[in-house]
Amino acid sequence: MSDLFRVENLSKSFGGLAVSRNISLSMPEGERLALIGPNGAGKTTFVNLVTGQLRPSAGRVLLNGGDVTQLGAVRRVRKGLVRTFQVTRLFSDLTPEEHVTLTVLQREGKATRILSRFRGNTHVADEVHGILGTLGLHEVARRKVGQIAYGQQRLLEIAIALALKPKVLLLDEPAAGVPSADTPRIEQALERLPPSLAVLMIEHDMDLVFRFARRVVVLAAGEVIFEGGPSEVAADPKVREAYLGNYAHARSVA
Ligand SMILES: Nc1ncnc2c1ncn2[C@@H]1O[C@H](COP(=O)(O)OP(=O)(O)OP(=O)(O)O)[C@@H](O)[C@H]1O
Repeated sequence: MSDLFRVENLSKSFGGLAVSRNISLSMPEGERLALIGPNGAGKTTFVNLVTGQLRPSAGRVLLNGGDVTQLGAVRRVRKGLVRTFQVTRLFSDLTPEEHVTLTVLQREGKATRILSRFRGNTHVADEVHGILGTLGLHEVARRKVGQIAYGQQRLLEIAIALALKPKVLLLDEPAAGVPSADTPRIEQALERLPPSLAVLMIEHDMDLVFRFARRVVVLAAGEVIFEGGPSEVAADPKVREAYLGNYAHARSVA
């Protein structure tokens, strides 16, 4: 059986600077993969290449065995390759319910009609409430985004991504900027993501990474330097040297 998602020898250079070097990885349905590495390792560039925000210098991106490397970002989303961003992109005057409803309507080609006309549409409303429930946003569904906690705004970004019906979801630092007291909420919401969804998460919070991921890929200077299970990665000397040294030390003295 072919992988749901596959990247083959992906490379990207900006002028003389090679930012992604020959990266290959694959994800089956239901994968929980974390992509980690030091600042500037090329993690966000990798997501940009995969989702079509950037064109690679070489290599291929395959979804369900089909080559999507030449497709733009919007067409990749329609095929099920969806991402969130490191920094939230929300409308502070709209509610979570309105954000997710608009996304569902846009996906169905109905976004040009007025939002309120669809409030009574049970099929849209059921889907919206199901998504908001998955992310633990039910209680704030009708509050303006500007008035909800930042952690909830980050979860709303994931809710919007889910409304696009992804097969592969790329999360760019879902816990970035979230107070540590609120990270358990992010973790619990990630645990409730649909089991068949393949999720690739970039994250610097190693506790979250090690609890979420079944597989970890480590990037350094644009290259994959290690791939394995969380405990193997944490024990690898190359990875400790390139990235995890401080984390491993902190854990051993804690
Ligand atoms: N458009 C661009 N033009 C030139 N260099 C770029 C461009 N985008 C990224 N880079 C460089 O590519 C390298 C990788 O950046 P990238 O943002 O992908 O790293 P990252 O691993 O996501 O870092 P962080 O963890 O800090 O978010 C950096 O050296 C960055 O300066």
